[in-house]
Amino acid sequence: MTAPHLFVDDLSVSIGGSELLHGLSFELEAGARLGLIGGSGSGKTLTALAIAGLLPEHAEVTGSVRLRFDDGRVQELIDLDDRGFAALRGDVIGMVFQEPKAALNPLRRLGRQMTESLHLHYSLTRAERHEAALRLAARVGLDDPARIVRAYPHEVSGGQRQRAAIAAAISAGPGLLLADEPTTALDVTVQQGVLRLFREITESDDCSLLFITHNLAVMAEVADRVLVLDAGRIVEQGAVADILAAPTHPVTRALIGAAASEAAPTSEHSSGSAAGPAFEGPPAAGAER
Ligand SMILES: Nc1ncnc2c1ncn2[C@@H]1O[C@H](COP(=O)(O)OP(=O)(O)OP(=O)(O)O)[C@@H](O)[C@H]1O
Repeated sequence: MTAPHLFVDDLSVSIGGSELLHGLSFELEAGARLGLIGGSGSGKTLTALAIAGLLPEHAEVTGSVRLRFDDGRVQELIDLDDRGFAALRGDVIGMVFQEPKAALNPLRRLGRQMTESLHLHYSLTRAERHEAALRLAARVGLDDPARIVRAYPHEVSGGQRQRAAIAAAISAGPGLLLADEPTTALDVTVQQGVLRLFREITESDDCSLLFITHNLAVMAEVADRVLVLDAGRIVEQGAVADILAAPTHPVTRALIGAAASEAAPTSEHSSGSAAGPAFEGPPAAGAER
């Protein structure tokens, strides 16, 4: 699958009678990396869930979410039913969440889980599936693929679990990857490696990325463009470098101010932000367990 162009037009979502997303419009060009940033409760996750067709059943959605493929075909996602979305998930849209433990089944070996959607779409033999699991494990930078594919989630580290979850998301070669705070639960050195992996995947696999984070330093490393959300509205959008250099909206300024003060420890004993210095470029990569 090559990367589709995503168009979101006037997307609104209401749950239980309250409108939570208010007419969002934005585009994610084929192969681009868009960061979605905002404070807690600003609507980041709901936006991704709306695109992936994973909102609660009683949610009311209006507006349009379209994918345009490189052959010119356009698919509207808002009218799709569960079966329609199931067909898209895996080979068109892949998803990675904050907590790999929640995404992975504790009772299944990682190799099997990494190849689930590949198998669903291409019906592999047992041997093909094993080969694919080894290839995917190596692809996402997991050392000792032969051990990892046989391991259960609790037998590997948090960073390895997230890499396995990423392998599962990309196994069938989706053109659009949605990642919701995928590094938030990881410690800082592991976080760097996983962010690098996201960049590599989008560069080498012809894949667009929508990356949700509340952390500006993380966003600056992974995204080219950014949308700033506040209370279910887009308050600012543009190239990451421009927004960081000259934020125009008070919410963006507040996010930047908060990141800067988190990144500046007030005493030598302060541990500082989990993300490291906010805008001083990628911190040095550390060894990952
Ligand atoms: N299933 C739901 N039912 C009712 N309200 C919901 C539901 N899911 C989310 N909300 C509300 O919608 C708003 C946006 O939530 P969302 O999870 O998208 O925020 P977020 O920006 O991802 O926040 P966080 O960074 O804390 O994860 C919040 O006010 C939240 O309480």
